[in-house]
Amino acid sequence: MFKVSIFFSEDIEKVLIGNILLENKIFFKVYEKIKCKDFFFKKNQLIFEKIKKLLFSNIKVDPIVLLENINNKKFINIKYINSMINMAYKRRNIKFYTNIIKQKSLQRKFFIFIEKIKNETKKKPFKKIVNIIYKKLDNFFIKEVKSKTLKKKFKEYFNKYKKNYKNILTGYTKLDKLTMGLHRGELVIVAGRPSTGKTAFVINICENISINLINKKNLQSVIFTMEMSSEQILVRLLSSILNINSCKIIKKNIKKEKILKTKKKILKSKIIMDDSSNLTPEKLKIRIKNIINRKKIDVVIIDYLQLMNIDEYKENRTNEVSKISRSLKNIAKEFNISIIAVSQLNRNSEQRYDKIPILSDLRESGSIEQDADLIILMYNNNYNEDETKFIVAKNRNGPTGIFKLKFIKKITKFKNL
Ligand SMILES: Nc1ncnc2c1ncn2[C@@H]1O[C@H](COP(=O)(O)OP(=O)(O)OP(=O)(O)O)[C@@H](O)[C@H]1O
Repeated sequence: MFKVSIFFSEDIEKVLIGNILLENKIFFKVYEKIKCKDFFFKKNQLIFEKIKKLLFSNIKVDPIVLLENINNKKFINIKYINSMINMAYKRRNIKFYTNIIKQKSLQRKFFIFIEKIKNETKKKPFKKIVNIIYKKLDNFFIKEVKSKTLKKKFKEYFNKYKKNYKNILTGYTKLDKLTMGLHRGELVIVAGRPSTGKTAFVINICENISINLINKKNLQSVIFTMEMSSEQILVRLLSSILNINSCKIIKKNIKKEKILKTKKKILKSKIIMDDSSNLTPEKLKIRIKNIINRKKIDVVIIDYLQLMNIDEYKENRTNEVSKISRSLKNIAKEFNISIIAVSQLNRNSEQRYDKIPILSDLRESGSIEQDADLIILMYNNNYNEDETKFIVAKNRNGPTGIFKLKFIKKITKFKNL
């Protein structure tokens, strides 16, 4: 049996390298997953690195070729190399060995990381400690980028088809027709001037996908609401479900039996609300990760982007917003979720004769235009107060266009026309 300690296993490192020496093509299978620094023992790190250099120069590696290319033969001698071959003989559980080496490497890194944090935060106030941990944890979890062969990507794509893996319908038919629904891995921006109903629109989408079974089953959504409290969001949802003016609910002007009518729907709903302020991309990522550890997330809503910030950011606000929108896109890709972020527009559209918003009106926009996959600009129709126009101004994977929805203000609900 192999000897395995918490932080390393000399036997498993040796048996893996031994296998590579017996059959060079194993190296290319494991190289995607482990690098020379993942080995604990210096000798094994040096040997793995040497094998890599030789194989990348198209030189077949066996024990003799390896030894020839080792500079310090006192440190690594033929006896050591042969011991690897002897251990490897007839053992082929490569995936298992690779996983163990990677796991041990991550555990070592994590303990070093904890030690560093202990030293760095000794004399810092608690708030600073929390910020340092958020930042460092984010760096720690950065995934190694893996390149994929077309063959592998095709298999993944085909599996999605088999599982009937669908895009997420919002319930707004004209929008769904233009965009084919929300897509996982994508960032959607919903922008408009104040009080155009941006919050209402994203909450309505959330209600459709997580309460109203628009996609035949309720999908999981998470609302990060920095502008309104969770209670205010709940009131809007109740008002929409019951078709009762939200003011009446706030004033407690309706019978409690009416509220109880929503109980069944609410119990079956799949919405998580988070109304903490001072959200940074790092905090957002950790919060999403915490939820993903428990359940699959389909859509994340952020209300609104300009209320997010980056800790201790001293540069100008445009660069800060750019960094935030870039992070949101990365988070959507990394967790394979759809992110809808509400955004404010600057006053420019109001100075124009027709008041119709355009992409450059995105306030402090920075790189929002580049980072977003879909940008929806909202504005109120001056001639008909009950109608709101939506301009799909950017659609990375489909056509742009305009559609209208009916806005029933007292219940803050948009309806298909
Ligand atoms: N109970 C109600 N009766 C009538 N109108 C209402 C009621 N509740 C909200 N509204 C109106 O609905 C509109 C939509 O508000 P919402 O908060 O969704 O817009 P917003 O674009 O997100 O605003 P902001 O830019 O302030 O975040 C506002 O004009 C508001 O006055």
